[in-house]
Amino acid sequence: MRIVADENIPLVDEFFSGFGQITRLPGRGIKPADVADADVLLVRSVTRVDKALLAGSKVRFVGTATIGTDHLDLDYFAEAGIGWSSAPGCNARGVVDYVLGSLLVLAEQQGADLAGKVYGVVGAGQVGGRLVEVLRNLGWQVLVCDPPRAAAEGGHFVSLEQILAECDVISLHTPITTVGEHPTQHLLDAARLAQLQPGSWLINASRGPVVDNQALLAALRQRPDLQAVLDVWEGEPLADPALVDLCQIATPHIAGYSLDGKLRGTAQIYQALCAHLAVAETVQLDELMPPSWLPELTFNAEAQLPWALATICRAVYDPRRDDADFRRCVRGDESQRRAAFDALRKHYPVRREIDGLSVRVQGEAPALIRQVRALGAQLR
Ligand SMILES: NC(=O)C1=CN([C@@H]2O[C@H](COP(=O)(O)OP(=O)(O)OC[C@H]3O[C@@H](n4cnc5c(N)ncnc54)[C@H](O)[C@@H]3O)[C@@H](O)[C@H]2O)C=CC1
Ligand SMILES: O=C(O)C(=O)[C@H](O)COP(=O)(O)O
Repeated sequence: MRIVADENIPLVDEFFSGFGQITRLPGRGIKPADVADADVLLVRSVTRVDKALLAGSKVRFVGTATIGTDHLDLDYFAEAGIGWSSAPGCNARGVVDYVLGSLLVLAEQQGADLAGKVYGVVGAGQVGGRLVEVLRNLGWQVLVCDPPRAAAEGGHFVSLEQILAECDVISLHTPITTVGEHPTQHLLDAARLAQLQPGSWLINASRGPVVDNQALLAALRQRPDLQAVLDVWEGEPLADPALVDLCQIATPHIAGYSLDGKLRGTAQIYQALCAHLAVAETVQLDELMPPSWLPELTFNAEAQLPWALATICRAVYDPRRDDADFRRCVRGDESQRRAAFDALRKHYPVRREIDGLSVRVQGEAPALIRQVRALGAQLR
């Protein structure tokens, strides 16, 4: 069996060498000739996999080590009888850690009390659902907008209009879609951006085109009270330097880039290929995942809750390093900026998820213990 894999998928040899010969290629450059003799294609989000790439090839299974599937032409796969799998939820916790880290930076910059804000989560699947759980467990007020889930399940969902009217912080976690009953392309367009409350914070770690970037740029120019955190951009790997300048936090699509999430992504497409071929799994992620090296933190019972929250989240992920690296790279001509965006992602420093961090609380401190549990850290 021949396997063509994006060179940025970790542990490809460990998981897939038992199936046959592996060729590793830069994901953005994979061409029809590269996959013509391949049986299996393993990609990340930067490879568009469609008829133009696969027609005439031997590929019978496509795995993407990502949550998002917008780069795959699933209708064509069905038509051509090509099996496929994504990695649902693989890096969801990494995105939640990114949002928490960003909230702390904004709170510090604005002198704001996070506990007093009203949060709006748009899209409550693997990522948004976990974020809602963390925020609610912290005791914070959260409104959730997810029309597909509202239609299927009923329950306590609100409209996007209510989110825009009532929330201080809005975090977007939908897929990017252009068809169907609830398309998300430019879900936040000029009209909706105009409805943001004074002083709102907007976080987008979903896909760039969920927000109309030109409209956001215009809104940020007119309203310095708005604070934007963008991890994803229309036209990636290019990002509009003017928009980057006006964001409080700007990063190159790395919200989900925890080591844990990336390795889980590889494991999930391995498991899917085993199921597709009806063979037993012989490689286990547990044996390959390095133990977490996040520190153990100790608090005494008198620790102030906002300070403890900030200390815990910062020990896991502080977006300011990624923001600073990215800002240095949005200068230069287009080809330099494209290359810099991809280089930051390819050489991304290793980051671990919050459940690898353990916290010791000395003395009676039920509120602090609740907070540690809400964040997902381990309580010792
Ligand atoms: N920045 C990054 O590094 C990462 C970005 N992502 C992006 O985040 C997206 C969400 O990931 P998951 O939560 O795992 O996906 P998911 O499929 O589990 O959840 C998406 C949710 O959005 C809801 N939704 C769909 N259309 C909507 C609309 N018009 N308004 C409100 N809600 C809507 C769906 O009903 C679903 O509950 C992915 O599709 C991917 O594009 C995912 C991982 C990392
Ligand atoms: O999982 C997803 O969906 C993501 O957005 C990934 O974090 C994207 O990572 P790459 O596949 O672009 O490396």
